[in-house]
This record gives sequence, C-alpha cells and structure tokens, in this order.
Amino acid sequence: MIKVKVPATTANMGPGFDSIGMALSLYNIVYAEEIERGLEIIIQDGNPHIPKDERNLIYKTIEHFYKVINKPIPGMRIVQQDSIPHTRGLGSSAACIVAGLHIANAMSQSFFSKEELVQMAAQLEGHPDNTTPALLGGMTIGAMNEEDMKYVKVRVPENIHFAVMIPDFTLSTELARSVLPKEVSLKDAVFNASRAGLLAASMITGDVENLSLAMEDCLHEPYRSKLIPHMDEILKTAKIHGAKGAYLSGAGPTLIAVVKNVVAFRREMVEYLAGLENNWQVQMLQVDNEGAKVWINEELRY
Ligand SMILES: Nc1ncnc2c1ncn2[C@@H]1O[C@H](COP(=O)(O)OP(=O)(O)O)[C@@H](O)[C@H]1O
Ligand SMILES: N[C@@H](CCOP(=O)(O)O)C(=O)O
Repeated sequence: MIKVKVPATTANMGPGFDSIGMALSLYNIVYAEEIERGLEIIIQDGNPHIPKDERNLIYKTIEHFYKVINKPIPGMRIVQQDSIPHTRGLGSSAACIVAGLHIANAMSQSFFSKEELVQMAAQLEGHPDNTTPALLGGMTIGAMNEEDMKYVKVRVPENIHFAVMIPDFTLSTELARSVLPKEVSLKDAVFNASRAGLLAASMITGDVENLSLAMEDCLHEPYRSKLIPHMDEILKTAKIHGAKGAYLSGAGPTLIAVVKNVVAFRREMVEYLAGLENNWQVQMLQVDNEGAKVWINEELRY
C-alpha cells in the first residue's frame, strides 16, 4: 500500500505570478494499491465533483508517468481523503499531480529522484508555483523555460500565521487566467518586479513589516477581482484589522492575510465576513516546510 500526504499551496502571494508559492498546513491524503485489473476510485468525503474514472487528475498523472517510462499501467485502487477545497486557489490540482507522480514512482519502482519529480510536475502544471512547494514545502521562487525549472526553497518561520478566507463558490484557474491581459505596461512590470524581489527577500529575513507593500500586485489581482465579489474590500478590511499583508491566493477565489494577532484577527474577520454573501470561512494555517510525504507499506520513505 502506498500512502501520499500532499499539502495545499498558495501561489503568487501577490506579485510572484507563476513564480512564487508556499505550502500550507492543510492536506490531501491518497492511498493507492495495485489490483488485478481496472480502476477503482473511492472519494472518502463523497465529493460528487471529483471524477471516479480515467478523467480523475491523480489517475491521469499516473497514466502520464507510465507513458513516460514506457510501461503498461497496472489495475489500481485509489482512495482519496481530501481536505484541500478544490477550484478555490489552494493548489488542489497541483496536489493531484504531486500525489499521482509519487504514487506512480513508487508503484512502478522507478526511483526517480525528488528533483526529477519537481521538474516533471512543473512541466505538467505549466507553472512551478504550486507543484514545487507542494513537493518540497516552504516557499519556493521558481523560473522556467521549455526544458528546465530553476528554483530556490526558503524555509518560512512557523510563527507567521496565514488567515485563509475561503468563499463557497469555485473559480477555475482556466477561467481566472482567461481574463488576464496579454501585454502589460513597463510601469506595471516594474511595480511587480520590485515587489516580488522584496517579498522573496522579506520572507527569507522574516521581515513581515515589509509585506503590506511586498504583497501588492497589479498583473493579475485587478483583473481577477471582477470575478470575486467584495475582494478589494475584504483585503482592505483585513489590513485595517492588523494584517501585515493580504492577497489573492493563486487564481482565487480564496484570499489570504498574514497575521500576528491570530485570535483577535480571526474574531473580527469572521464577524465582518458574516455580513457578506458567499459564506466565507476563515481557517488559520501555517507554512508546511516539509512538503509531500510518502509511505510504502507504512514505512516513511521521503
Ligand atoms: N482531489 C481531487 N481529485 C481529483 N481531481 C481533482 C481534485 N482536486 C481538484 N481536482 C481537479 O482539479 C480541478 C481544479 O483545478 P484548478 O482549477 O487549477 O483549481 P485549484 O486552484 O484548486 O488548483 C478540478 O476541477 C478537478 O478537475
Ligand atoms: N500562477 C497561477 C497559480 C494558480 O494557482 P491555483 O491554486 O489557483 O491553481 C495563476 O495565478 O494562474
């Protein structure tokens, strides 16, 4: 039996579009084992939106891996315990890709290194800001071309708290990318480049006082805010209630605030969000600095 535990991820973190992302302490757990033939997928929370056939993203990733290694895919049973809300900007699709790669690697006894899986995952997702932190933990800053992805992993202090505000509606990454402009001005490019650099450096030094400025973005958030009712108002209110920085997580619609005073912030935001539509829920999470974990027959492998 193979068991894989994969963290949720928050991509972009404001200005780091398609580059910066961080793993969060919220997990999907997937069990997989070979069976004589066919495919059985069991979704333990019974979520009707997750496909239980060959269209399932974990299975599609496993199928891709077997094609790469040029071996026939065996019959298998997959059991999913999902806690990462899907299509909400918390890297549920990246978590499937990472789980699928780890399962296929173990099941086929291919022994690809973690580094090779990092590269494969980034190519499959098309941007490295969810899959890299999901595999390695911490915050990662990545850049890719057609062949390769280079990155740096930063361990984030565990006493920084992330208030994760999740509404009751979904927003697919595909749709949220379709509203982005094809070209941007030099002014906007400079705005983001300066803040992305400041964000990376501030997370390395733990200088959270920089985050209010360092988490600003003008490449994707202004366009996506039209798809997310009250987004700008919620981000502003989070700062009024003491957030050090606040941003749209991934392609949205989840919003995240970096906070120090966890109890007071949560109380005030829960009260404020209760007055809006879309049933916003607040979860207080931390960084996951370890990334995905794999057990084979209950023995932790990596
Ligand atoms: N646990 C899961 N099992 C199988 N497929 C999943 C799971 N979670 C997400 N997916 C697939 O990923 C899609 C969401 O991906 P995406 O739009 O990128 O949103 P997210 O921000 O959650 O990654 C879902 O529509 C579904 O097809
Ligand atoms: N850089 C991507 C990140 C998408 O993250 P997800 O968690 O929404 O899948 C983007 O902004 O499109």
